[in-house]
Amino acid sequence: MNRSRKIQRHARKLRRNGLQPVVILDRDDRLPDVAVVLIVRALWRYRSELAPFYSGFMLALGGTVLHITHSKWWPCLLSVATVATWILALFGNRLGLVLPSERLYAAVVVMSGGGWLAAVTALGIAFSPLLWALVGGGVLLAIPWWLHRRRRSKVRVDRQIAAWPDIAESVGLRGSRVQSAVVDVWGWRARFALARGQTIQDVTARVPAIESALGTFRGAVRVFPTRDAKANRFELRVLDADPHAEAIPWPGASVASIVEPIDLGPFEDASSARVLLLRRHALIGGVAGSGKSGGINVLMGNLSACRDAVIWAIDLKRGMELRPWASCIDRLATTPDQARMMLRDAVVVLEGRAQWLAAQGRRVWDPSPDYPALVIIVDEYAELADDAPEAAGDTDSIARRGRAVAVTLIAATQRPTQKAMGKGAVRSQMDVRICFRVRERRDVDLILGQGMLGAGWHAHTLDAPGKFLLSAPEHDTPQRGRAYLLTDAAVSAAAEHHAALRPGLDVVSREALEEGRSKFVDAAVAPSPRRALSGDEHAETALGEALEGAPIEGTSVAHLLMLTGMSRPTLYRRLNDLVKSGRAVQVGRGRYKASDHA
Ligand SMILES: Nc1ncnc2c1ncn2[C@@H]1O[C@H](COP(=O)(O)OP(=O)(O)OP(=O)(O)O)[C@@H](O)[C@H]1O
Repeated sequence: MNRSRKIQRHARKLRRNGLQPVVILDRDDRLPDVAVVLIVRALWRYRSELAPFYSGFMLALGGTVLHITHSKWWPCLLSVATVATWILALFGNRLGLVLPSERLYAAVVVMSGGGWLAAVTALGIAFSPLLWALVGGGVLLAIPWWLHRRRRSKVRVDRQIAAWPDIAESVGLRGSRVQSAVVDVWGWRARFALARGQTIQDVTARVPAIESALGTFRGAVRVFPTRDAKANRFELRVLDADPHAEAIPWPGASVASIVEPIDLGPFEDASSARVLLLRRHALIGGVAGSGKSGGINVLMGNLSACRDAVIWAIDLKRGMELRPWASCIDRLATTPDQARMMLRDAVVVLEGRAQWLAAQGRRVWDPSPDYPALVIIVDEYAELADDAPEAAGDTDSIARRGRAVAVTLIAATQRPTQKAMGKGAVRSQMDVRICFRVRERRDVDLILGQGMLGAGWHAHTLDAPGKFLLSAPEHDTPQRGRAYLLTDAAVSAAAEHHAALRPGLDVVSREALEEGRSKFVDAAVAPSPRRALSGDEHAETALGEALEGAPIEGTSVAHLLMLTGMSRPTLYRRLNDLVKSGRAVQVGRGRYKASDHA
């Protein structure tokens, strides 16, 4: 009983190593002969390397048998070999022979093997020099096989995967198993099934142990959920070499319109990290020197190529980062005052657009060269919050209400703490998060959102400037990307090239700004009713005054909102009441003034 259990255990171990157990029992039913097991094990383990010898042996055996039994078959064998050669040469890519050299090699091997088999079938193996031809030709043809990089990688992967049960046991993932594996340009990836109760978080926590067990370099293993999002599956990616080891030059703009997703740089699997910015706000975070400004350059290179996006930018580092793009930027603020005014104007634009849309019976602003989106880029957002804290209300408004009217806010900062982001909801409104390297693990959650560190978004392990993690509605797995690098020369060339494409603000936004400015001048002469207001009564008075002072074509709802500080529903309700009671009239869509007898 004890002995049979031992044998079973031994057989299990062999299977775990990808071997079929060969059990040789002597008359006394003793344990398997170790030498034979070792030889069989080696012949199986090195089957890929030994494949040329196995093939040569099979050819010799087959040829000898055929010569004795069917020596007249040789023309048939030759025809089959010729047809097979042509099929491999012409359609080999469908069989996984991707490179022409691989197809050529397969065709030569099949033709040589088939030709030799036909000759031996007709003449017999003793006919000179057939045996020498097999040995010489076999060795010659075996050399490319032994040297083939993809074959060697595949063998290595097969061995690692065969050893997975042992690895799983030693890293604490006992019961997990490999479902499929592929070798790719950078290494290999495999899909795994987890044992009952294990989660992807368990795997993520064991990444260093897996790296050690697989014998890879540190940082070579990545863990992702599978595409079907099953909780008991995961994908393991093992890199032989870091695909992001070198800086990747910017290939030029990937978009011509803001409605297209912008390519920030390649992920590790060589797919593009494309992200849409229309009707979204973006937060870019990372320590000093992690590549935030480089990331902004990639965005600028693309946004400046969009004929349907106007760019406003705030760079309180005296324009150091963004000034090279000045020819493509519609408005650049480099002082706190300019930034304050710009953000206030952005809110005016936003409200003007909202009102215009309402008047048109439309819900969203569809960008076009005549009616472009407005993108506001703020480099070092923390400085804005420090130097122009009064602008917080405006950034908040833009973040909350900018989407429908295509006003986008892109903020870059080292650590987006509540203090750095100003009070309000700006951070929580950021739909796209680009996280470069952070120093402290907890900063991952700060930039990417609560719980992201635990979910495997390890931005603290990014090890070179420009490497980033991208979180967006269409990017929900922690894939590492590397932003393209724009040299100074590339920035100048792109800025010069794109300057001619830049659209101006649309007529709706321009009118809203003009109107807003005249109100602002009025408000500067008389004390601002909005600032003086505190309660409902004051808001009511401000509304009355605003309607009284309205021009013939009426005052827009956007400005009434600004002047009264009322919420939109309250303002509409009050305007309705005033119109019904004859104290105000609606002059046009969304425009009101006091009635003449009021
Ligand atoms: N995508 C990239 N690929 C390769 N190198 C990069 C990349 N982005 C940035 N770098 C290198 O890293 C350096 C610092 O980058 P960058 O100025 O963008 O960092 P930062 O996060 O904006 O820093 P700071 O907060 O101090 O402005 C650059 O001078 C550049 O050499």
